[in-house]
Amino acid sequence: MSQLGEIQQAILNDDLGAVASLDVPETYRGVTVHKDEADMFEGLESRDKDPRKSLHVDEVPVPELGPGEALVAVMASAINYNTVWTSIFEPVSTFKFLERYGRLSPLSKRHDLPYHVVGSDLSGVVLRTGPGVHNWKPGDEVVAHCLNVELEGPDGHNDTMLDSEQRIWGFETNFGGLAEIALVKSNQLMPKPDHLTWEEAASPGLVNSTAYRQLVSRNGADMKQGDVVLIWGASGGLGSYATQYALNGGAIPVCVVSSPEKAEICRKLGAELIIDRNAEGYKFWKDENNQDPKEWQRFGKKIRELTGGEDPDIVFEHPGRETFGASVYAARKGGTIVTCASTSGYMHQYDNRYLWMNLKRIVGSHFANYRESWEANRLIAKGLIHPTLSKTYALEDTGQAALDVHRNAHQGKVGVLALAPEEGLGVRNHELREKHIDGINAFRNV
Ligand SMILES: C/C=C/C(=O)SCCNC(=O)CCNC(=O)[C@H](O)C(C)(C)COP(=O)(O)OP(=O)(O)OC[C@H]1O[C@@H](n2cnc3c(N)ncnc32)[C@H](O)[C@@H]1OP(=O)(O)O
Ligand SMILES: NC(=O)C1=CN([C@@H]2O[C@H](COP(=O)(O)OP(=O)(O)OC[C@H]3O[C@@H](n4cnc5c(N)ncnc54)[C@H](OP(=O)(O)O)[C@@H]3O)[C@@H](O)[C@H]2O)C=CC1
Repeated sequence: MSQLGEIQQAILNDDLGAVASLDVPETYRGVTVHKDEADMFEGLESRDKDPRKSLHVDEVPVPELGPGEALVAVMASAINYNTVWTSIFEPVSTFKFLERYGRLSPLSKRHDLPYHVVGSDLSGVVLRTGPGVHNWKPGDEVVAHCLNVELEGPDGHNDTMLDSEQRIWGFETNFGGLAEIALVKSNQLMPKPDHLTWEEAASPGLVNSTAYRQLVSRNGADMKQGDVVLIWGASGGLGSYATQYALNGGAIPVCVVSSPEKAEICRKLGAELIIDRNAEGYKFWKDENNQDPKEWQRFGKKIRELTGGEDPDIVFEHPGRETFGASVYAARKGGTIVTCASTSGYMHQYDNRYLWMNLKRIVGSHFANYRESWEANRLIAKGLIHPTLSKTYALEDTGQAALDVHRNAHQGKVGVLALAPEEGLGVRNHELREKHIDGINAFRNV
């Protein structure tokens, strides 16, 4: 049996104590993009760039373990939109990030390679820890959040997201989670929620932490009971957690989706106010350069119809160019538009009169610090927020999984199995699972 096979068997046999004494292999399989293919889609429209062509599964060397780091045997991972961006080499090739990181220190130089192992989520088992790691040991069952910081300067010491060397693991660093082995900083590790399978546990991480900071944290919109929260893409990756946070926190979500099936998912989560943007046929842009304020108003009227005349205290933004003008218009006087992305285009246009005259605020939010990620993971572990996994692919089919997300053909989160040979493994706390089984399965088979 191969060395990785022995590690896999020990984990599957619950013989976690053996992991420390098993040899770490010299190579592993990881999902990569190749530097010499960064121009492969030149001239194509974004929608025609196919991740199945750019994402490969390669046998690559296990990186050397540095101080404060851990090697993790990855049981499962998940697709995030940042892997879609990497796979279509937009808005910039991620090799630029690896080159820049590589210039920082001899240790970071390891990341600057002609291939990029991608992926920003994992569940798995710690294989080895580097010097200076005391909180984690081989055999620990973990998930990893994706904040990679150096913290050598002062900027990040109030909020680690503000570190001058802040990066997203598996996007701006190498050795990501869509692989059999991953390299993380040990301060990315968190306990695996014990009532979840490997693939369920791997799926919330990035989007759950992001939605938590963006909506709940004082660093984001600081949502409170009774707030009306307009959530774009309410059944998607970020939105499926934002909807849960709004409901959990006593707020009133207004969920925007694009199909009756997605509307049904939001209803299942407990949301009552739902807008099907497709059925309503909103056209916020008249042409390439001009928006249509009448359409913003028609959208705002629909929100008022649903809420009994109230405008959103918070708009949870990420579609970007296509929706941002409408989001700024629809927010209530004094309201907050909190944005973490620009999926449909990053050059936004909005009517600033509605912002300043109505004292609204635009807040930028990006991932989450360790504390926020830990709090978001704790809510998962307690069964207060549930994973939103809809479908799982094998590592070899990651390209197809990323294509599903690129085409918006998915629901909630799409999982990827790494060393877990099948779905359904890794549950420790069956009692807690049974209690929440409907919530855990809410996105399955829809
Ligand atoms: C958790 C999951 C998250 C997501 O999914 S997010 C979605 C995916 N992510 C993205 O799409 C973002 C991808 N990233 C980018 O597109 C780029 O990453 C940025 C546009 C964010 C940054 O661009 P760049 O060129 O990498 O860096 P610069 O900070 O603009 O620095 C370039 C040069 O410009 C100088 N500079 C920066 N700010 C100023 C300023 N205010 N005044 C003067 N100069 C400035 C710098 O120092 C540097 O200079 P020097 O090249 O010499 O080092
Ligand atoms: N800065 C950060 O820390 C993070 C940023 N991101 C970014 O956020 C974005 C969304 O990520 P994620 O939620 O995981 O992606 P998903 O694709 O899972 O979900 C996004 C949802 O947005 C909706 N949507 C897509 N395009 C439009 C549009 N043009 N107008 C209105 N709604 C639209 C869709 O829902 P429907 O069709 O039902 O309306 C879709 O389900 C990505 O760009 C990603 O890179 C993600 C995580 C962290």
